[in-house]
Formats: sequence, structure tokens, C-alpha cells
Amino acid sequence: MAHAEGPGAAGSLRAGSLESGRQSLRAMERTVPVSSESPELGLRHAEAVLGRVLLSAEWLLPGTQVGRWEVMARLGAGGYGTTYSVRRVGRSRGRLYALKLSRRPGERWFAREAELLTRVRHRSVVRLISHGVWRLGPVEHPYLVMEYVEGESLYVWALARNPTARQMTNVLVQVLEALAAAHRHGALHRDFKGDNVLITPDGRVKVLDWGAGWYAGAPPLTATARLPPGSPRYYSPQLFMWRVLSERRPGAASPYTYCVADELYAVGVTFYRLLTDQYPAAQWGAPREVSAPHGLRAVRDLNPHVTEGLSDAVMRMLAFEPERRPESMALLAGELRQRLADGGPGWDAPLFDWRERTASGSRTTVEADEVRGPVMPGQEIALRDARARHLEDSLRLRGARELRRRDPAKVAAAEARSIPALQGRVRRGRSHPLVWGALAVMLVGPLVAGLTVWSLRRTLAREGSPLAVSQERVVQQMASRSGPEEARRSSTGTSPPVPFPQEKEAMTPHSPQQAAVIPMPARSSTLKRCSAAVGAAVLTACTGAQVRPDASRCPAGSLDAMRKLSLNKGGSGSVYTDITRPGRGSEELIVHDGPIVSLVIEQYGDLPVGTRLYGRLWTGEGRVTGRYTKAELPDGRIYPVCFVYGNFDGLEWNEGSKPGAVRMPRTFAYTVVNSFP
Ligand SMILES: Nc1ncnc2c1ncn2[C@@H]1O[C@H](COP(=O)(O)OP(=O)(O)OP(=O)(O)O)[C@@H](O)[C@H]1O
Repeated sequence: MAHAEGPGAAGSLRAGSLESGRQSLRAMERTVPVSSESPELGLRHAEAVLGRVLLSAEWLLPGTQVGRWEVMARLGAGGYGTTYSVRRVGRSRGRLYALKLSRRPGERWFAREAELLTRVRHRSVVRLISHGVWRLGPVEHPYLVMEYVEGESLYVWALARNPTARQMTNVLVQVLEALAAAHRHGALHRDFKGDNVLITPDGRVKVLDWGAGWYAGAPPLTATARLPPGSPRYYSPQLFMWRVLSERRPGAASPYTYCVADELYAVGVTFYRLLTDQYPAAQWGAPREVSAPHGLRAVRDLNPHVTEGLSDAVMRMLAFEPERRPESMALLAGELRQRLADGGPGWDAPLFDWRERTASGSRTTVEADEVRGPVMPGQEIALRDARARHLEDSLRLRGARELRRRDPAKVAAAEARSIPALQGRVRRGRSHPLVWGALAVMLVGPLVAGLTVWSLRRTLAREGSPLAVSQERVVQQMASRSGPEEARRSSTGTSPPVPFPQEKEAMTPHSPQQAAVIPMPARSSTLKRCSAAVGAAVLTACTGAQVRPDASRCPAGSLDAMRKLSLNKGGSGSVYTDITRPGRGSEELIVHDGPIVSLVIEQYGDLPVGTRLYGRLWTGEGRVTGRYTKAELPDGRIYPVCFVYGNFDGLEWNEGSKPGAVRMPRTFAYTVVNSFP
């Protein structure tokens, strides 16, 4: 249950919080611009502005107490307030919550949001814990305390993950179910967009920001507003035209009655953008053309990777006439669930092509979060705010430049970032086998599909398949719209993990017997296909069972590289055996002879979670042995390494294995060696 905390209970700025604020001076020195290069002077300057900074509801220092809540960090600011992560006072290791503090006193949106969140309880709607008013001097700022959602906004998630149609549809279904729950309670969100949805590392949806919402009998948000709140890009054609009319003839039109059909349209706009990287064009009148029954280009026209079922659902939400949109969110959710259950392989391919890897020198650098520089006393907050906004704008612009293609390294890094969160959940005993399933699917789903699609397209393109040519053309058309730089890039997707020269050597079997089994140098078209592809299906079709390789030296430079990475002989860490094979950690995996790409899921030395290990497996003689010769870190750095799969002796076959198709645990380990045994 959510609790209301009155001004009395909320309390005001306490001596304790001032004290803890002082203790945070060094931290503040990092975040508040200082006017001196000397740390001591900087500290004094920071102390001088401490009072001013503490007095802003927009920039509370860690340690500040708001009612029963202690501020940990600032999460971000929106149109009406600032959100902080908080803990209950006195519970330094307790659970995190999100506290949204109103910028202005007596903000009505907060009461509206609290009321809506109290009415709408659903697993995909952020949970309200408590609400109250924080007194800062004579001013009262309303605040809400909500469950803390560890996750990314829907747009960020989609850009960083390159999800499949199935994953995207799962998200859409959860969104529809959350909004349907609100509709059942006679409430509307009225500001639905991708920025107001968080996706947790295990793929769960939380719809946020209900302050603009509506329920029967809700008091007006402002005395004069006749226009429903929300973002114009997400307005339905009816709402858009009403707005144009009311601007031309103020006072002539009666207030707009926002309804479920408008909310459906906003969901349609969000998913149109997610699936095509662009907003739908504004619809000014009912479409007449048969070829474009909605007056919009269909999602599948713009992005052929979107399945028909998903494209169709989004286009129906965007129908010009409200009565042609789905009857209810719940019905559409049910329909999509059914489509998912019946779905074919198209549902499991990533929605966007992979970007060709750029040279490491051309990688963009990430700007530091800090905002530094000289500042006039008294201007700290305004300047800081302006700089933070500028930083956000440039990050957004950079995001926009990444249209159309997704970067496999970024996807791997994003996936690696969510592993600790999921592991934390497992450790806290709140895990469910499904979590691991979801993790595995999220980890490897996009990669398997991306790599397999890449390999197939590459192979087809080489052989001049008409399908490849036509897909290529569509992709080029899409790329050319996304900017000159993007258009210049080749459209063949990510580069394969081609072995280093030394890697090739370490992987090439030395005994004549082995050489007979794998005709490596042969250049038949089938073998070319094999060597280009990482997709497991292609690989396994091409390679046969082999025996254990001979002992050999480590790849050149690997010993130095491993020293640099603090990787000592005998040390080990856990890996997902094959990043191209999704599934639960507890499930078995069939491995075959040939190249393998594993994903590090446990840090050892300076080899972080999310590192990709490139190597080779051999399955002969009742044991699986493997060697890794290249490590690609999530930040794109590549090192030669000398690891064995499992330990020095490899791993005995599990029951039911046969040469060339051996049952193995899906998660296993690597061991650092100084020569291959
Ligand atoms: N319950 C929550 N758990 C974790 N993070 C949250 C939570 N609620 C909000 N946030 C994050 O806090 C930041 C600020 O959110 P806030 O709702 O204040 O503004 P906004 O959504 O960015 O803007 P606006 O409200 O104007 O649409 C966002 O990055 C948001 O993702």
C-alpha cells in the first residue's frame, strides 16, 4: 500500500542532512563546477555554495533527507520534477526506491500521479510506495516514492539491444496489458511514449509518468488548459486537428475528450518509431489511396525484418479513423500473444541490420558525465542545468546518428551491463528459471540471429542471390535516408570474428589425421561459406568430428597481453559456451567441432563480463577440448590470449553425446594457460 506523508511527517532539511551534505563535499567538488584549480580552494568554494545547492529541489546532495527518505543519487529531471534514487533513512543497505520531487510548490500533477498509481496496480505499471510533501523553508514540494526500476528507457533499450520481433512484441504486449489495466479502472495515461517506459534487464516493462493521466472525476490540472497534456508527436490525427483548430479559433472548440483510441495511436507511434527509426508522418485527412490504406508507409515497407503480424498490429493502431483501430488494448494484446505462439522463424531475427565495425581509431568517445568549468558564484545551478541539458542533447543527437544499423559491440556491452543486475536478483533468492531463460534469450538472441543473418546474407550476396540483392536495395534506401555517413557504409552487416593469423595457426590441426578430417585450405564454395560464417547452423553443417589437437605454443603476443590484463596461469572465469545458442543456463547444449565464440559472464583479472572469446572446439576421443586465442572486450579492444575451454584436460562427454555432436553445459569456464596442452 502507498502511504501519504503529510508536511509534518515529511520534515524539513535537518542538521543531520547538512552534516552528511558536508561529508559529500568532495563528491560535490566533482559535480559542481569550481572556480579554482587548487583542490583546497575548490573545496572551500564548494563549501561556500553548499547552502545554495542544498536549497534547490533540483539538485539535492546525496545524504539529504526528504521525509523518511535519504537521497542516494540524482537519476534525472523531467518537465515537472527531479527523480532521485533513495533509501529509507537509517537503512544504508536497504532497498533502493525512486523519489520524484516536484520542482514547483503545490504541483497538481503529483497528486494526479499518486491517485492514478493508487488506482492502477499492475505488474507493468511502476508501483507507488508512498507520497508526501517536503517542506523547504516556507515552500512545500510534493513528492512521490516509487519502486526503483533498474532498467533502460524503451527507446534506449531498443537501440542498444537490436531486439527480435518476438522480444519487441513481448514488450508491446506488456505495454498493452498495463494500459488495458488502467482502462479497466476508468483511467488513461495520456502521455504514453517510449521515454515513459522502462525495460528491466530481464525484459519486463514498467510504464512510468502518470502525472498527465486522467480518471473520472479528476480535478483539472490547470485552470485554463483545454488541451490534453502529452507530446504532439504522439497525438492522433483527430487530436492534432482539434489542436490546429483550437489554435486558429481560440475558444471556439469544446475541450477535447481524450479516449482509448488516442492512447492506442500513441502506442502505435511509439512502436512505429521503434521498428522503423522514424515517426509516422502526420495524417491530415483520411487516406484515399488503395496502396497506402492508412495513408502511411507500412512498417514492413520501411523495415523488411519486421514480421507481418507485428507490422499489421502497429498499422492498425495508427489507422486514421478511430473506429478502425483495435477495439481495446486487451484484445490486441491477446491477439499478439496468439501470433507469438504460432510464430515462425522470422520472429527471432534481429529487427535491424548490424553495423560494419569501424576502425578503433574512429570510435566515438563517450563524454564524461561530469560538467566542469569556471562559474560565477550564484550561477551554479542554472549553469549546471544548462550544461547537463546540452550534454543530454548531444547524446540524443549521437543516438539519432545511429539510425538503421545496430552496433554488435554496443549490444554485447549493453547485455553485459545487465548481467550483474540479473545475477544480483538470483543471489537475493528472487530468481526464477525463467529469468535465466530471459537472460539467455536477451544475451544471445540478438547475437545469434544477427550473426546468422549476417552470415547468410554475406554468403547469399557473394553468390548473387536475387533475394540478397533486393534486401540490399531496401537497406540502402533506408540507410540513405539516415544521413550521409550512414549511407556511405556498406550494408553487409557486422564483420565476422575472423581469426588472427596466430589464431589460425593455433587452431589448425597439426596431425595428418586431423588434416584429413578438416580440409582447411580447400576453397570450395561450401567451405568459403563455412569460413565466413559464425552462425552455428552453418558451421555445424560444414565441419566433421576431429580428435584432440597437438600441444602447441600460445599465440604471439598473448602472454604479454594476458600479463597486462592480470590473467595468471591457472586462473579462470565463467563463460556462456556459445553466444550463438540461446537457452537457459541450466540446459544442455550440443556443441560441434569448429570455431566457437563464447561470452564471459564472470570477471577475472581485467577481463570484464561481456568479453567475447574467439576460439575452437574439438570433440573427439570422448572429450571436448577447446582453445581460445582472441578476446574482444566490450569496449572493442582486442587482445590475443591463450585459454583452454574448461581445464587442461578438457571435459568428458555428457551422456547421449556422439562425435561431432556433444552434449555440454551451456555455461562453463575457461582456464588461462601458458601453452596449449
Ligand atoms: N521508478 C523509477 N525507477 C528508476 N528510474 C526512474 C524511475 N522513475 C523515473 N526514473 C528515471 O528518472 C529520470 C527522470 O524521470 P522523470 O520522470 O522525472 O522525468 P522524465 O520522464 O525524463 O521527463 P518527463 O516527466 O518530463 O516526461 C528518468 O531517466 C527516468 O528513467
